Amino acid sequence: MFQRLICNFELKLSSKRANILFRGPLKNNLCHQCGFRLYGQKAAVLRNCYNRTFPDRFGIYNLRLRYYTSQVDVQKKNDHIEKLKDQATLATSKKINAKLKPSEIKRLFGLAEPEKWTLTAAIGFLIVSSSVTMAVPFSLGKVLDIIYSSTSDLGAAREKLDALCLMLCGVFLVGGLCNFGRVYLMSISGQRMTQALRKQVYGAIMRQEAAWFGKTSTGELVNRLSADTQLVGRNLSQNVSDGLRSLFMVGAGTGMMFYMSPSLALIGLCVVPPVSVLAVIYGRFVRGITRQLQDSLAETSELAEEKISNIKTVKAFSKEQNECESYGQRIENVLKLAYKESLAVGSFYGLTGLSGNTIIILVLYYGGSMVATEQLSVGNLTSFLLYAAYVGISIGGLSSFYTELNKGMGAATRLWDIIDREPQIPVAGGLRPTERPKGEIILENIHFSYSSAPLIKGLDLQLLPGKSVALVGRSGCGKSTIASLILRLYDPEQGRVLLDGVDIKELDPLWLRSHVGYVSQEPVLFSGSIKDNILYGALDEYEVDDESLDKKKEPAWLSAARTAHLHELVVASADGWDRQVGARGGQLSGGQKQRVAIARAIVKNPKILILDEATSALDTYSEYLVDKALKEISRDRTVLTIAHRLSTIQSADEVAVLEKGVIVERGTYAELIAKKGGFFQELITHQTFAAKSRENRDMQNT
Ligand SMILES: Nc1ncnc2c1ncn2[C@@H]1O[C@H](COP(=O)(O)OP(=O)(O)OP(=O)(O)O)[C@@H](O)[C@H]1O
Repeated sequence: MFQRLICNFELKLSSKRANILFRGPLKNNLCHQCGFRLYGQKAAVLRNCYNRTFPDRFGIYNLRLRYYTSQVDVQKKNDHIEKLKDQATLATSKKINAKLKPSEIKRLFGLAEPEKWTLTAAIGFLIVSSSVTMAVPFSLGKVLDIIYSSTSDLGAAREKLDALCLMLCGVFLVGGLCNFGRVYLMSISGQRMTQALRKQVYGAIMRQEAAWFGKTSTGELVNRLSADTQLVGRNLSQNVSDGLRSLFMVGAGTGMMFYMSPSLALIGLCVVPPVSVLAVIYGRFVRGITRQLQDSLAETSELAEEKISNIKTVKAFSKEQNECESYGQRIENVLKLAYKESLAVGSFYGLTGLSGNTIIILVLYYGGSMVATEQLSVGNLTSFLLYAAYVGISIGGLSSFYTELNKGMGAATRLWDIIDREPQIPVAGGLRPTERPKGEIILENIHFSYSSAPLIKGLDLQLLPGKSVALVGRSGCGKSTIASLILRLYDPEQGRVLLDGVDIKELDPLWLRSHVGYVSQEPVLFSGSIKDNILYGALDEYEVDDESLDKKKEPAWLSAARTAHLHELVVASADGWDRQVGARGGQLSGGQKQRVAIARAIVKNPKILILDEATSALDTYSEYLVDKALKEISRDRTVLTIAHRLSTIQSADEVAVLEKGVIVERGTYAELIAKKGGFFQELITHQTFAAKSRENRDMQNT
């Protein structure tokens, strides 16, 4: 069984064509993209380049090689790619496992800057509440000492006890209130930081150019937006609060231990250094595993999001069970990582708990001997024990703070990846001519590709103001891509797109797009009403138009809706223009969606109109009406119509045929149809043949 394999190589040329066979070895036979090394394929490579001409005698050329090979080779290549992926993951986790960088920590805490006053107040409350907690062991020791030392004078002891307990009640009440203040303030500032971060990340996502979305999964982005932001927000509030509390308690507890008995303190704290080392190792591990877990979760979310939003297709193919299984498999991966994390967390907490108890045992043992030799009072030993316990617990708290900090850093670096990314096509900025454009579009020697295979190869096309050009060609030849280039959703690799003689790269994309109306092949509506969806295409001033002071004047959105024949859609609905279209316009038919999309495109009165299969989902009558309307609104505009059904473009001023990345024919419909053996005629012949076969089939069926 042979399969086609594609690899990219560098060819080191030491002479022209004829000598390749002898003097032109591959510089290396590693594929640029996947790094797979091919053995014994030299002949295939050479055959592949034999008919190519190379501009230079000597040089290194990139060569894309397609050849048929055995299943084994394909499997080898796939295995190799998998291995590379694993290596990449390893490299990433290694990177993650590296030490926390001070600059990163600084940046993480910089996010808390807007909340500094709330956090300062919360820290104030924290100091008071923690001091109150730390007063407990001392007070308890005092109570015990009063009891033990005053056996002869019970009345005086009682008095002292009453006074002490009364004072403690007051202190604890203050402590409780401060604790409330600390938790409340930390919690609200955490929520606010999460929201601010979400806004920032969402803004950064929206800023990116269209090509980036092709490479990034939606599930991952949604995950970053929801889970990662929450993790970071919680880290900067709750975790910092708990960490500071632990730190305070460790500091104060240790101080009190030394105050009461320095020698006993040294014995008790000997477990601290090994626990700290363990905490650091554990923290790094957790940071890596958290990132892997989040990535894995993102993949799962991506799958679920895609399938749930296309549930009708899943059901139509009865794939519910398969989808459940494939989701189950992904979840299994998440579970495996979660097991690893749980094992690490369990071991760590077990060990820190054990070390806490070790402190207690050590203190009990040596402290007990000191009490026996009257070096320490019972009250002081009790206080000491409690301080030791507090310190033990707080060290656990500190390590958990460190763990959470690592998780937060993992999440934050994922967010910074997005926030710091500079889009290749800016959202705004550039020339904003004050005049409305005339609408002349020139595509000049355009080269473009989505992947390594070139799609547009030196295309030239001119669209004149007030004229309509119909772009036709085989499916997948790049017609919609031309529309995207005019809208500057992508930049050409070579060549220029000019609007009225100015390269659109110099124009403000906001200004450019405000003058281009676009109806895409698959119109996408957003949840909301019909009116909301039409107004989505309006410039701000048209929205104001809705509340027009001149009541006699029809708002722009309403006339756009009228032009797109949307009235019948609202007549039957009690909600009128406020009729909801559902998520992604799911409550409308394909044709209805298309008409809303047409209204949305024309509401801003654009100078250039791009209609990509704009009437493909309409029935013949609606198509007739909408076509008529489109013809009306096309007057005085530059129109680019992309159509499959060639009968629908007869009225275009000019037809351009796209084939293999260039315009191969241009002329009026009549001219091109008369051109014997031309590309357009071939397209027409194919379409007529297909239509006839359909007709015959229909007749046979009836
Ligand atoms: N975002 C993308 N990423 C990668 N490849 C893409 C992308 N969009 C389109 N392509 C590929 O580029 C080629 C041209 O696509 P395009 O949509 O421009 O063709 P088209 O001529 O409009 O096709 P059709 O007439 O079927 O709508 C196709 O092979 C398509 O698979």
